[in-house]
Amino acid sequence: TACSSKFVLSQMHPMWQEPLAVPGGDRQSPIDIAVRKSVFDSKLKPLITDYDPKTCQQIWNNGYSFLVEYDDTTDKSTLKGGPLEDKFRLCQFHFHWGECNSWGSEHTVDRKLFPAELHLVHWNADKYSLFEEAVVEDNGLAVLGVFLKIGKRHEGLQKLVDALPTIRHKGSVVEFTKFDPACLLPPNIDNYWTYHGSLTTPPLTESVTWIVMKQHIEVSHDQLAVFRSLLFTAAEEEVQKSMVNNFRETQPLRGRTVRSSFT
Ligand SMILES: COc1ccc(C[C@H]2SC(=S)NC2=O)c(OC)c1
Ligand SMILES: [Zn+2]
Repeated sequence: TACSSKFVLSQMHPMWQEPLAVPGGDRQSPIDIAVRKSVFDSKLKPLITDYDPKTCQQIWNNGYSFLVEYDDTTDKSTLKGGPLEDKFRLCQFHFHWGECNSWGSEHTVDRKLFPAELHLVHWNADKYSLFEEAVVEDNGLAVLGVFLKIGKRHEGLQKLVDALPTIRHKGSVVEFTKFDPACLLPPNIDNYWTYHGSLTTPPLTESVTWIVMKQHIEVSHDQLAVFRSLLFTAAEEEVQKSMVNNFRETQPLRGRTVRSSFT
């Protein structure tokens, strides 16, 4: 099948028709992280995550991915440090994945594709009072990216995997509580790359400080297969379409520098 050979990228069919150019789009995401061109910055601090599982509220299928949403009306689940000057509140996390294990991530590392990528989305609560306000500002969002590889079963992920069959169709929502997103982070979160970019789906707003982990996490083949059992389509639609390949292609760097927190 197309999945057997790693180089059949021409078979890929991105999930939505790309706008040819984004107005003034010179900091679009995702990008390829060329490791040897990244610049070590000794002023980058350790990342500080402080997540409260009690703020976990629901899991739902929005027709692009599935999102786990958190109560971001208080400072209970926050991210600070690293390249960030302010305190950011966790609002949701979601994933991007392929139709097979040969591709699926949004960012690439020296052109290496991973089977999936986790995005933990935070907004700048020191400067703005709502996500909707922050999403249009240069320093409004901070997204933690974590690559997934196929390997041993991820015990913490299983609670989420077990909920997916209940949100198969676009628009379905179920209650989802007491999930600690910290369990999805790799052991060492102090090794990361960071750069200024954008949302990776429309409206593609250039408001994201990206923090991409060097260390990946492992999930089992069967766990990722359940992601692919989700559908892009709503229950009432005639033709059901599998939710796969929900990633954007890498975008031009346009002179940006990717900094690394490690040598
Ligand atoms: C209007 O606000 C939006 C729109 C879309 C997304 C999801 C995109 S952006 C990303 S990172 N990965 C994705 O799939 C948002 O996420 C913060 C926020
Ligand atoms: Zn994303």
